[in-house]
Amino acid sequence: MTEIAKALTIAGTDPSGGAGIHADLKTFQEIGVYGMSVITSVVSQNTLGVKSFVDLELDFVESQFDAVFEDIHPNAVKSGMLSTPEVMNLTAQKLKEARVANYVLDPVMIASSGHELISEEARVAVAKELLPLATVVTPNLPEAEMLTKRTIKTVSDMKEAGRVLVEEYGAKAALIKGGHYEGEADDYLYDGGTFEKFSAERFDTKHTHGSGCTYAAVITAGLANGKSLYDAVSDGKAYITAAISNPLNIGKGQGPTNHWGHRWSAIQST
Ligand SMILES: Nc1ncnc2c1ncn2[C@@H]1O[C@H](COP(=O)(O)OP(=O)(O)O)[C@@H](O)[C@H]1O
Ligand SMILES: Cc1ncc(COP(=O)(O)O)c(N)n1
Repeated sequence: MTEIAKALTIAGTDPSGGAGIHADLKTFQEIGVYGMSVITSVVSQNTLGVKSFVDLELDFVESQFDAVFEDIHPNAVKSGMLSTPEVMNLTAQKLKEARVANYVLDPVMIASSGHELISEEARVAVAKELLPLATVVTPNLPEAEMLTKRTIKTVSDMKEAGRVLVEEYGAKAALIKGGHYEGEADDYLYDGGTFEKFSAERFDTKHTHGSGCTYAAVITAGLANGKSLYDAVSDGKAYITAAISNPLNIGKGQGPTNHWGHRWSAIQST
């Protein structure tokens, strides 16, 4: 029998296939990790934005956790959209009970399109219940601002946000993403010791729907495969940069990430 690393994503859906659970499972599959999911919210959205969403009943979310954990132990877990404080508390409880070793917390609060996905009360629950469990937390700039209650205007503010998330909120590491910054698309990883910069050219494109989900999913898959956090983030940055630089012609708004971007040069005909 073949052994394979297993990764679980806890997130909301995207019927247009670019973000949330769909992005995560596509990424796990592309990397060769066995993907599983716990769905928290069913979201009506596409590349043009979020229309509405329905949070699944807590008991039903719990039942999904139990269905996974009583049967299969994931090597790494990622969470994305957890829209209620109750779901956050439940997630924290289940991660602790299952003794999950690698947990990537993507604190999804606002979609790239600017639509709010979670409430202020839920924000507090992320900080109290989930950050202390995180191997790495991966906020974009608006999320880092909301979580730390600080304004981020400079690289030094980005680094300070990373430091606060680790030293004051208890995450093991923080990756502050610079997609919403200016200039190069630079992200900063702080692990309590040093800052590492992951740099990429900024492409002039609107095709970034699901980029945060995909990036965190590559990191999760890397950790599931036993990579170091640094190597998993490096792989994630390479994957997402290639995905953004080779956009797919799909959708009328912010197009989805291109999961074949990283091997585009190998598969394109001429
Ligand atoms: N236009 C762009 N060109 C190159 N990289 C980008 C661009 N926009 C975002 N990125 C990168 O994509 C990743 C996701 O970043 P970000 O947009 O900040 O997160 P989110 O999707 O959660 O809002 C980061 O590595 C960021 O640097
Ligand atoms: C269910 C769900 N989860 C997350 C996002 C954020 O997507 P992005 O990666 O573009 O920030 C989204 N639009 N929908």
